[in-house]
Amino acid sequence: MLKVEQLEFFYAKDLPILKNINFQVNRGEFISVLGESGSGKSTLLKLVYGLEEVVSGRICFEDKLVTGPKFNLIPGHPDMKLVPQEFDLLDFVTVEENVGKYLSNFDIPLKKQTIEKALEVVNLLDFKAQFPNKLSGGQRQRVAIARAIATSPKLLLLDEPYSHLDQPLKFELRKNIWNWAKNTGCTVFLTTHDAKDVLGFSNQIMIMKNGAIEQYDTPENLRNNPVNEYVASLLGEYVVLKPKEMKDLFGIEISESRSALIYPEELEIQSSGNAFQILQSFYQGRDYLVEVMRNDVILKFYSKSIPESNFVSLNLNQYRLI
Ligand SMILES: Nc1ncnc2c1ncn2[C@@H]1O[C@H](COP(=O)(O)OP(=O)(O)OP(=O)(O)O)[C@@H](O)[C@H]1O
Repeated sequence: MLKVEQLEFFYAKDLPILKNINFQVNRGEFISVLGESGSGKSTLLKLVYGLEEVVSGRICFEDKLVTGPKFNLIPGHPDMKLVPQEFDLLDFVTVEENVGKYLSNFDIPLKKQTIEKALEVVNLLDFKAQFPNKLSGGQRQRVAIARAIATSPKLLLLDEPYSHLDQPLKFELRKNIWNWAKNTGCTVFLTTHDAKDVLGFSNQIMIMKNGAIEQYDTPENLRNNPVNEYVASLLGEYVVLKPKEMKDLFGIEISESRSALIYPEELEIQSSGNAFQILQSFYQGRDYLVEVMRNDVILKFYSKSIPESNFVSLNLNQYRLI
């Protein structure tokens, strides 16, 4: 449905912003773009929507070239909707009217029903008669998402859609948008900084750094086989051990040119053996994240309770080389 080939982009000639971007999105897929601030996520979304002019390469949507503002009177592709980080709501008409802004008045009952369904997805049905200037930042963000959803776009582009939301709302909205996309078959392309937004709620994850794609894969493949430490660092807790550290701590030999990446769940307490000193424990809800040290190397593992002694022995069940 969406094909991006050899895409290059800059705002100022000597400062490349996107470099050799190649990827493809299938119809109905939910894609999350994760990357550090300034890596080019929002710029990529704007180019896909047609808000910026491609410098070189091409973007095709449903086998047709996406053209930029030079070629279109109304900015943005008609079959897509982009919810940017700054949402331009009309403050002196109601939430309901805002959400219905792009809907036809031909069938008013259908329009009302569409608006209500969209407000239900973002959990704002009770606010339909409110004016946006009386709403919080998070509520305004949800109105903007509902307005985009209501138009049933073929491709929905969301730029950090959960940035203004508290944790419970964020969790609910993530689930609702995921289910809405599954039920309607809408393709979704969203940007975020938060690993929790992506692992359970994406078909594919795109990791970006310095304007390039570091890795593009399913959540499982990405976490099991990150191509480098940067990718792993965006997805949660981990440690990296050098060959000598692997040998000293676990007696495992690995190639001198590689390192071992270990997630906390891959270490478990065993009754005897190597002794790691416990440094700190962090309560996580379901368990504790425990930091331990030996030979100046810090490791992390999960434990149901804080270990009682000052030292523990650990078994390494799994690791991958990076
Ligand atoms: N209109 C603009 N003119 C010039 N440079 C820009 C413009 N918009 C963005 N940039 C630059 O392009 C680079 C990528 O910005 P972009 O907003 O795409 O990154 P991002 O990954 O979405 O960041 P964030 O996560 O902070 O939103 C940054 O270096 C930014 O300073």
